[in-house]
Amino acid sequence: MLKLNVKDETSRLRAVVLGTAENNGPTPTAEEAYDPKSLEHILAGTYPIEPDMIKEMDAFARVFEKYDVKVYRPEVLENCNQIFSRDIAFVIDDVFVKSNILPDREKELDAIQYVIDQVEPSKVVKPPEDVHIEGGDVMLWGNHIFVGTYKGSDYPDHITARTNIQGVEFLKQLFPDKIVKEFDLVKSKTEARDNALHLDCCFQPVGEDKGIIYEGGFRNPEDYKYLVNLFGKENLFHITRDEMYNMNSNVFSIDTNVVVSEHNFIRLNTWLREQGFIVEDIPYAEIAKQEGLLRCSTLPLIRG
Ligand SMILES: NC(=O)NCCC[C@H](N)C(=O)O
Repeated sequence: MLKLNVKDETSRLRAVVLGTAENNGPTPTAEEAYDPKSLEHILAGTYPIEPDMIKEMDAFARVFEKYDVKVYRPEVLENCNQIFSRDIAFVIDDVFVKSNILPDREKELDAIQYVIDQVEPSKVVKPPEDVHIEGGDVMLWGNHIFVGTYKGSDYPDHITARTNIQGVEFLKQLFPDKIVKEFDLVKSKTEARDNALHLDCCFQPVGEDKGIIYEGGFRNPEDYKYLVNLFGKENLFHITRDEMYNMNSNVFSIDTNVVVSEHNFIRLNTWLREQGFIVEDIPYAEIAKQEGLLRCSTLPLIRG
């Protein structure tokens, strides 16, 4: 049996699901794209190719090996993009929540059933159908659960809006002792620079009291201020619109002092090192073209 334990974003990682780029399928058509950055690269003829993405994920796997983290990989489905394990499920404390993900991505969950089978069945939860929720929108911090959502009345028109208010309510009911704080995110189907696809595309805690944030990712200035009050402005590394587009907030913590980052994130990596972090920088710029990065590629099972 797998004894799940995830209480935050940064405690020492012991076990994780890491996605796979094997058998990713051909370049999608423009109609098949479900985020604006993939669409941009499909139209420009620069969509990433499988061997390049496999190399990047291998580099990530080697970092986990170095830190002796137990890694589970999804079973490889034919012609299926299985890179972004983060979104298909998430763990809070010892509860495994299966996401109600975009229908285009539903089958990705079947490929980790062998992992779910190792979890005590009473600890596996599937939200009701009207609840939309994806792991990239869910983050743990102290007694908080931070949840990215979209409150616009045009929610159904946005394929990039993945967690609805019912998703926020669902977490409040499931974890009544936690402070569930939702964040209304900016969404665009056509401009990746104005699209915070998930909360982890514009914000993420690092270490014990720090975070990376893009102010423009929040529709409501009060939501941004909430995080500034909680963390203190001096503890937040503010990224620009282009840095958010390049996914700078989507690094991944292996420990409170170890962050896996992209090797082109010069300004961020310098700041992290100045704060005393060990930065494991790896190439991940091809996968970044699909509007996801390192946090998006992982599903932590055990920390601490
Ligand atoms: N947590 C994340 O931000 N995941 C990235 C998912 C990217 C993928 N192209 C998607 O649109 O679902």
